[in-house]
Amino acid sequence: ADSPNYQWPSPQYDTLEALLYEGRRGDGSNLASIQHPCRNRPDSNASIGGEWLRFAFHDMSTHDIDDGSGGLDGSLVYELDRPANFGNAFTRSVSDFEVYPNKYISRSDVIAVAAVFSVASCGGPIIPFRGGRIDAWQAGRMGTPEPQEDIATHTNIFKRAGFNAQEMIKMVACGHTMGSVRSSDFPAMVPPGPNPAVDRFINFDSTPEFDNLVVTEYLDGTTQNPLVIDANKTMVSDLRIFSMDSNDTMRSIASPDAFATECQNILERMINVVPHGVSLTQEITLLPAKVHDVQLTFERNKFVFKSSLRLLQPLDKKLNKDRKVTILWCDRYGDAQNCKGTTRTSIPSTTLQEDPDLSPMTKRQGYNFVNYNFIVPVDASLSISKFWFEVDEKDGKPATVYNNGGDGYVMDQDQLLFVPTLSRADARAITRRGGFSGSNDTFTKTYTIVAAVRDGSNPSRVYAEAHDFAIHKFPAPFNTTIDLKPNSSIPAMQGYSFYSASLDDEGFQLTLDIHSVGSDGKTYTEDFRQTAFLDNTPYYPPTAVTNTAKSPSPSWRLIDGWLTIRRSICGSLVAGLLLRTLL
Ligand code: HEM
Repeated sequence: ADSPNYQWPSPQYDTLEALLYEGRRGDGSNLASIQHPCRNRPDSNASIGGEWLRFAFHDMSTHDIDDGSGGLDGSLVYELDRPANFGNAFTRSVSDFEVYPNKYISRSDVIAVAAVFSVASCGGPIIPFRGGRIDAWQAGRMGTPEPQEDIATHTNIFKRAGFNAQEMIKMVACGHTMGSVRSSDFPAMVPPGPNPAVDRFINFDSTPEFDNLVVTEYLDGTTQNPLVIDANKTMVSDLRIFSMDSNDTMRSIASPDAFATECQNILERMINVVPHGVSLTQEITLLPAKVHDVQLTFERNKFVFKSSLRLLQPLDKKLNKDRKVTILWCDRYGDAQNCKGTTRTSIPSTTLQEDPDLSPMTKRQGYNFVNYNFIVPVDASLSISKFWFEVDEKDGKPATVYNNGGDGYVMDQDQLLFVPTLSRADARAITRRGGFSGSNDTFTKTYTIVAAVRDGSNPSRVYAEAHDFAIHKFPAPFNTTIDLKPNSSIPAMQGYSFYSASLDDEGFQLTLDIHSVGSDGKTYTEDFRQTAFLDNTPYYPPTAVTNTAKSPSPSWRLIDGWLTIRRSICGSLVAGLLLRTLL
């Protein structure tokens, strides 16, 4: 029932998988939904997918296959003053992307994901995605193609980046099936309307979708693509490129299937062009069952264990409301440690069927998600060593067990715990940075972070590494290390005492790796803890626990599982809006 080639915990995989298939980062802010379903900008009417796909190409296009420099490395954000990268489309895309990078997802991974979303959302092929790109923090070399350049220059630019002439033809055709040439950037090709503040667009082909019409309309002579038919023959770069081999390549990709297959290949290669020395992850595929948001912590003075199980729901089937999902776990200490004699079980605190349009990647595969969210009370003196899940469809067949390939989901430590609900973020000062469109103001926030340390571990040091890669205009990543000190204003409870520290950050996505160095010399770590909600974390009381000698008792009733869905949707919407307003 678990996934092959994947073992929990794999934080980089998990984080990339969530962005790709849920479209969002940890706090629910959704990147995909800016563009999906194949949207235009509500104000300017520009194709967002067109802008994002072009962004990825321009970032990639300066790669030099010989010296290994450039490629998809996010350097484009520092190159927006260049003529090839000029215009509103690029600045808008940077604003779209800016809050998403973090310790496990680079800015260049976000750019690649955005290109993949655009193509999938507009009906094109599913481009296989790998993560692990490494960001540049300064501008790179010059050399992005512009339409007035001749065919030899274009051929050389693509050759330098590692693509031959045929591949250039395919890549340009696969790009120029979406979006348009716009009057604000090329007024001679696209005459502005009466109000120059309102952009006019001429699409490359007659549909906004990702389809083969860019090829067929070119071949049958009906194309309105300005880069083919413009009266100024200097500007017709698509005509020069498409016709350079007597249209052989264009004819070879004219059918819908050939176009989809060839574009899938060439665009996958395009997003995987990275500086030498960068190695990408394995392909990030959709996990059929995913355990996420696992946290042992204190909430309202109660010691609780939180976790979520995400299952796939085929879009053409109704969710089975008789399904019973159970969490099971073992004590870490005491007579019943490691489930000797007693296994503890409980039921979801909330169940949430997600919006099928969270990400085009999941929708195109025919699924959406159902999340079973668990909050169970734990006796701190017994704690928890491992957990797993059973899913009983109540259809007479045996329940499916999700146990991480047999080992269970093992809690590696309980000596140091992050306590979001006792932590807080206070907006402090406004930073003015000028630059991209939209607001140029960001708030510096003061974070007070609280961790719980288990009695007896007597750490010689408790400290946090704080990271933020999502900073307006990307001046530099924020990385700092700060010591947490015992905080006696928070009374010790249930065998834990509290440590805290404060720090300032002006970015959009502070995450914490908190460590304690125990008296045994071991370092205990809470990795990649999010700070989006902290003391605004929506509160749900823990559910009741059943103790059982063997398998869970069949006699429970699903308490208010379905009623709470609505509450939890409202909760996350409110929280999402709140965050947007705060940012
Ligand atoms: C010699 C190579 C290329 C040249 C000279 C070129 C030129 C252009 C020009 C002049 C525009 C109009 C931009 C505007 O009006 O603001 C454009 C748009 C676009 N290009 Fe290219 N392009 C090339 C290759 C590519 C490639 C390889 C891709 C992607 C695979 C691509 C994707 C796009 C997209 C999606 C748009 C639409 C942007 C939007 O709607 O905002 N281009 N290109």
